[in-house]
Amino acid sequence: MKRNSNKPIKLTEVCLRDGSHVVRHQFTEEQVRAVVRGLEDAGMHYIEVAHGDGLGGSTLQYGRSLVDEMKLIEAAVEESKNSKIAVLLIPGIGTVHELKQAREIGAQLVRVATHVTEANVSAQHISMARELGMEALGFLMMAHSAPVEKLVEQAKLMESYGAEAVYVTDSAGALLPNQVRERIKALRQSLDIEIGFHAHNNLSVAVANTLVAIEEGATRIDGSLRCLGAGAGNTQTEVLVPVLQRMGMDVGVDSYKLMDLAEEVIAPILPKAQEIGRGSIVMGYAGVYSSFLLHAERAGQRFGIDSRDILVELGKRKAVGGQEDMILDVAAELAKQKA
Ligand SMILES: C[C@H](O)CC(=O)C(=O)O
Ligand SMILES: [Mn+2]
Repeated sequence: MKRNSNKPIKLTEVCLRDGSHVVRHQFTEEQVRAVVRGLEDAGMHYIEVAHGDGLGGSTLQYGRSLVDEMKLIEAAVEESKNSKIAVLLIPGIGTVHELKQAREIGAQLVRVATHVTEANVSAQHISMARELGMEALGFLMMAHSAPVEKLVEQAKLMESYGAEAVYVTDSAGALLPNQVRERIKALRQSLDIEIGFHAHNNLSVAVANTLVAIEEGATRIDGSLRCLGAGAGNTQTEVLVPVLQRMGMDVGVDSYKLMDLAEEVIAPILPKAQEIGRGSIVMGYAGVYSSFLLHAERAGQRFGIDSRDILVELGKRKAVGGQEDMILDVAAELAKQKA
C-alpha cells in the first residue's frame, strides 16, 4: 500500500473504553488488569481506559460503572510499562477535575471528544491537557453527519487549541470507503498535525475503511480486540494487524499475542459474541450513534416496539451522543402512534 504519510502508525486499543458500552460499564479490576497485561506484552502503543462515555460518564443517564474508572485507570497504569494509558473526555460529561485526577494517576494521553460541529467546546480541555504534560488529541464524533468542509473547519479549531492530532470518528459506522477517503484527504491537505481514524463495524467495512484512512495518511488508528466496542464494535485489532503485515506494514505489535488475548481473555468477557446484528446494521444505515444500541433495545422491549424503528427515528432526528434521554421519548411516541 502506498501511504500518504511517512510517520509511524500508532495503534490505540479501545476495548476497555468503547467496550465498556457492551458490558454496560461493568468491567472489573481483574478484567482490566488481565487485558492490559496482554496488550502490554503484545506491544500495543496506547490503551484507552474509561467509562464508555468517557471520564465522568458513570451516571444514571449513561449507566453506572461497577468499579470507579479512576481505580481501573490506576490498575491499567500499574500493569503497563511501555504501553501508554489513554483516556477519553467529552466536555460537559467529564470536567478538568477528572482530567487532572486521571493525569495524577498516570494517564498520558487524552482524546477530547465533541460532536463533529462542536469543536469549540474542546478548547479548555485540550489546553489544560497540554499544560498537564499530556498528549492531547481531538476526536470529532459522528463524522459522517457533517459535510467535509465543516469537518475540516472544526478540525482546524482543535488544531488551533493545541490538539496534536484530530480523529475522524465514525461513531455510527455509517461511513463508506469513498467517504473516509475524502475526509482524511481533506484533513491531510488542511492540517499540519496527525490525523486519526476510529471506525465502527456496523456495516462490515471497518477494516476496509481503516485501510483507506491509512492509505490517505491517517497515522493514529483505533481498534478493539474481538470487536469489543459499541454496536458491532470497532476495527478488529487482531485482524487489522496481520492485514497490515500482509501489506508490508509492521506496526511493531505481536499479532499472535493479540489473537491469543482476544480468544482467551476478551471472548469470556463478552456477554454474547459481537455480531453484526440487525440493530447494528440499521444503526450504520441510519447513521445512529453506536452506543445507543443497547438503550434502544431496552426501550423497544419496554414499549413493545421494534428497536429498529426507534433507531431509524433517532437517525431522522439527528440525535447526537449525550441525548440518550431522547431514546425513551422516541420509543414512547412510537408506541403511542402504534396504539
Ligand atoms: C463516547 C463515544 O462512545 C465515543 C466513541 O467511541 C464514538 O463516538 O465512536
Ligand atoms: Mn466508538
